[in-house]
This record gives sequence, C-alpha cells and structure tokens, in this order.
Amino acid sequence: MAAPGAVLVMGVSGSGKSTVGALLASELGWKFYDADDYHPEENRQKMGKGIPLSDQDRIPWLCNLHDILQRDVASGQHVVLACSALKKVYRDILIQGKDGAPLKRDESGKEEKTAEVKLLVVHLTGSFEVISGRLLKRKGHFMPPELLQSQFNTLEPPSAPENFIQISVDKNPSEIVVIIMETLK
Ligand SMILES: Nc1ncnc2c1ncn2[C@@H]1O[C@H](COP(=O)(O)OP(=O)(O)O)[C@@H](O)[C@H]1O
Ligand SMILES: O=C(O)[C@H](O)[C@@H](O)[C@H](O)[C@H](O)COP(=O)(O)O
Repeated sequence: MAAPGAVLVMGVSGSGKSTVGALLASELGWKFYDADDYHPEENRQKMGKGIPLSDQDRIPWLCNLHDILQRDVASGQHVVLACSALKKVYRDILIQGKDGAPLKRDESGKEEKTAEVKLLVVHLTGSFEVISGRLLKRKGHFMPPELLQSQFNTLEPPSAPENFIQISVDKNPSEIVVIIMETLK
C-alpha cells in the first residue's frame, strides 16, 4: 500500500491510545486528534452512566472522523488519530466513509471519486487485568472502568488484509512510539 497519510491508534478504553497517540504525533510533527473529543454529548452521557455505545451511536461519530481525516490527508496534512475503532466495520468507516462508495456527488450533482484514507492501524493490546488496573487509577475521565468488559467483548482485533501492527501495552509509551516510527520508515 502507498505510505500511510494517517496512523490510527486503536484499542479498548485504557489501552493507552491518547497517551501513545499524542506522543507519536509530537515526535512525527503530525496533527493529533483524540476521537474522545468528538463524541456528541449524548454518547458521553450514555458512557458516563455505564451503558455501552451501540453501532447507531458510533457510526455518525466515525463518519465525522472519516471526513476530518480525509480532508486533512487530501490537503497534505499527516495525522494521528486515537480512536477505539473496536470493530472492523468501524475501521472501514474511518478509511472509506459509511457507504464505502468509490463515488460521491458534489453540490452540483457531479460524481467524483472519493479517496480512501491510507491508514496504518496500530492496535494496542493488553490483558484485562493490566488495562483495568490502569483505568482504576486514571482520574477525571467520563469512561467508567465497568465498561471495560463490554469493550473487550466488542473488540475485533485487526487481521489481514488490514494494514496493521499490534503492540503490547506492557511496553512503555516511548518504546511503543519507537516501534510505530520504525514501521512507518
Ligand atoms: N504503555 C503504558 N504503560 C503504562 N501506563 C500507560 C501506558 N499507556 C497509557 N498508560 C496510562 O494508562 C491510562 C490510560 O491511558 P489512556 O491514554 O488514557 O488510554 P485510552 O486513551 O486508550 O483510554 C493513563 O493513566 C495513562 O497514563
Ligand atoms: O466506541 C466506544 O465505545 C468509545 O469510543 C470508547 O471505546 C472510548 O474508549 C471512549 O471514548 C472512552 O474513552 P477512552 O478510550 O479514552 O477511555
């Protein structure tokens, strides 16, 4: 595949997406987006009450993130996105948009090709015990640790032909960033 214009750092809540994503973006000089900042208020309230999000809750959020990625990458801006992206279909939306359609109509009705976002997917993997231990210590976040089991239940780890690597959260964030940067070379 062509060199990725974007890196998706994915995984369950507490796997270190925000920490690793921000550090990676700063090392690369790329723009950083944290998908948590793009949840509508209803999604935050739902998670805050300990209710897992449904596909219906997540799809508009992912479509919005796809549009942001596509706009930036099309303008030559490289980006790092930290986003749970737990299911394959969610990652497909980030890459292609909701319909995965190769064509879209502009305002004048003309059809034009939509570009896929070339993504390197970085899956941060770890045991329930390690990650729940980190979540229990994390302060000031809307996501309650009780939702972690549902995140593991929902998780579909990336697999071929996705363009992905897996890195253990047992490594520290700097080590993880070095591995990702080596992969991008
Ligand atoms: N590789 C790591 N090793 C040790 N602690 C980590 C690591 N990555 C993240 N953390 C800590 O774990 C907690 C969850 O990390 P965070 O980046 O908020 O995860 P996520 O964005 O996936 O929910 C934070 O308190 C963070 O400082
Ligand atoms: O799809 C989801 O259910 C949410 O996006 C969830 O996966 C995400 O993890 C939350 O936004 C909590 O934020 P943290 O991942 O930072 O805990």
